[in-house]
Amino acid sequence: MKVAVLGAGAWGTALAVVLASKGVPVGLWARREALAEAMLAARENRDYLPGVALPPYIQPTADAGEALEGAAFAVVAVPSKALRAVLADLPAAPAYVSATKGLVAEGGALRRVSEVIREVTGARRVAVLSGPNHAEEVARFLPAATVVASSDEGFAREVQAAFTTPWFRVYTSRDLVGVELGGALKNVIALAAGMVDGLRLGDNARAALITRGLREIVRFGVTQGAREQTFYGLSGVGDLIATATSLHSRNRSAGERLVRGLTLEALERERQVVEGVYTVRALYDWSRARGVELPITEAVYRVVYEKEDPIRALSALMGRELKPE
Ligand SMILES: NC(=O)c1ccc[n+]([C@@H]2O[C@H](COP(=O)([O-])OP(=O)(O)OC[C@H]3O[C@@H](n4cnc5c(N)ncnc54)[C@H](O)[C@@H]3O)[C@@H](O)[C@H]2O)c1
Ligand SMILES: O=P(O)(O)OC[C@H](O)CO
Repeated sequence: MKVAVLGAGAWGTALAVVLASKGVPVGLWARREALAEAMLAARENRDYLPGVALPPYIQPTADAGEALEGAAFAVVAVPSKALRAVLADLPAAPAYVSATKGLVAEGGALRRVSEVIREVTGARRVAVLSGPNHAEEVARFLPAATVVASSDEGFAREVQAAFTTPWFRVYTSRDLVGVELGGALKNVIALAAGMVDGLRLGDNARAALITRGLREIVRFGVTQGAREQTFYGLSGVGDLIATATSLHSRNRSAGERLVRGLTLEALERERQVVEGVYTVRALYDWSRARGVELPITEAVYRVVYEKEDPIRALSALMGRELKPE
């Protein structure tokens, strides 16, 4: 069995390493010819995952047709903002696994990544792979667990079997919506946790924020048809903990740097994608249009997009009306 990985950023490359480490041939598609050539020459993705050797079973290429030829399924690991345009340009695969964590805002509607994949490609077999998984650790064979969700149980099991290794434990789930939203929304809470870190507000504050953040994720997720229980698993609270506390997390560290003077414009110019800054805007617009309260999302939005003083935005969270937990 061969697999195509679309997107040669840190996560696409790490997932390719997982598959190739067990002898699965992988076509790793990079948008830029120069990156594909550099990976071929150095057997390393120095731009996005330096220090990790690419096993021989990985075939880097900028030719999507070559990457997809003969693949049983394609793993989508491109940033959510580029998703629609990238997919529209590529040949279709028999099935898709989304590894992208984000939301796509289109004309006032919020779309999940798997919905966009389904719509653009017409594929019927679509799964989401999501969990507490930093590329830097997964690619170095440190133990990790994840979830593959699909409404097609047979496909979820196929993907589970493809990715499972002694150090990468894969669970299945039928709650695709819950698994996908957990991965997207935790980035917003991680931005907020980074702001707490940047302001040196302490461990108590971070723990309170993560916990109330989980509540906010559940509140939104249930309106979208997710099962509440899913958010208490690996793809929910598991990923929230990993992202909101890890030194690897780009979202957490972006929050920290934003309150210390980094501008949004400078952040957006950086090579690595910080999905939370797009997710927070999409969620904020959605919640305002529907009158749904998402207080942490609102605070993060105001700091990132309206340059509100972060102390003021976080104080507003402390000063909300008192109520039972
Ligand atoms: N890095 C991780 O540990 C990790 C883990 C799980 C999920 N994810 C998710 O995977 C997705 C990809 O993240 P990453 O960490 O691999 O990214 P990255 O920041 O390491 O690399 C970004 C990738 O996107 C490509 N890219 C940027 N703009 C593009 C465009 N306009 N069109 C096509 N491609 C474009 C770049 O060439 C590069 O391959 C994100 O949704 C992220 O949330 C990342
Ligand atoms: O580095 P981040 O913040 O994009 O997080 C990476 C993964 O989503 C963690 O599971």
